Amino acid sequence: MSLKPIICPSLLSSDFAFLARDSNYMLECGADWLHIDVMDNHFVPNLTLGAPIVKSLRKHTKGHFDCHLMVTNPETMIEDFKNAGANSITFHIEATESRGITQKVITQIKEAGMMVALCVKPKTPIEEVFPYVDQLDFVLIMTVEPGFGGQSFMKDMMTKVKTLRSKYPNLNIQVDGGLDPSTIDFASEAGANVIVAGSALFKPNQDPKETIKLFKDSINKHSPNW
Ligand SMILES: O=C(CO)[C@@H](O)[C@H](O)COP(=O)(O)O
Ligand SMILES: [Fe+2]
Repeated sequence: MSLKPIICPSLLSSDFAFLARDSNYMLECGADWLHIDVMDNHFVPNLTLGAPIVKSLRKHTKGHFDCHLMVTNPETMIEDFKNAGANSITFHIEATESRGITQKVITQIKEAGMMVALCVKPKTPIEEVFPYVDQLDFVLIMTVEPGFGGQSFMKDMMTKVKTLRSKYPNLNIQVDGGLDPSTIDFASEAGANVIVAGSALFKPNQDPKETIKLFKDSINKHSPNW
């Protein structure tokens, strides 16, 4: 099976006053999913948006909402995000594993009818997700410390991507943080096919259509060698 590139603009870098306009513009430029960073100012030191704003946005776009929950208690938000129109929910294994509820939250998301993914922060070994991978739609490997856009890509995270890719050739692997035209080849060569990018796509004087194409070309070029 060959995996297709999935490009996910991070709305964290959009103009929050014009979320719908910016979301639809990215879809017109060839984006596949809309990446929505949910931060609770507890799991990460930043506060962004929650289900009510996602619900409002849903009235103005048909895009796939790829919700990245950087929150301490993801289990309390699943129903609200489902009702808001979320399509996939990614939660951090660091938020659930120590409480023994990772499996419960995966099941909760699947039963709500959404795609489900687990995410690992840079210091978390990728092996921690192995027991759950067979039930997941994708795995997110952070390539920055979660909390903010515009940080530098952590190239050493590619070891994790390679490990996961060699064990799971058919898995969608997402990377998030610092992806741009100068770093995409490291990610696609290592085996990532789902790319989150905020600043690289929303920066002024950039052509997001061109950048999205460049990302897809890079993945299509490297995926036959995975
Ligand atoms: O989850 C996060 C940050 O925690 C990301 O989704 C960022 O929003 C990506 O932004 P760039 O690094 O591409 O600017
Ligand atoms: Fe994210």
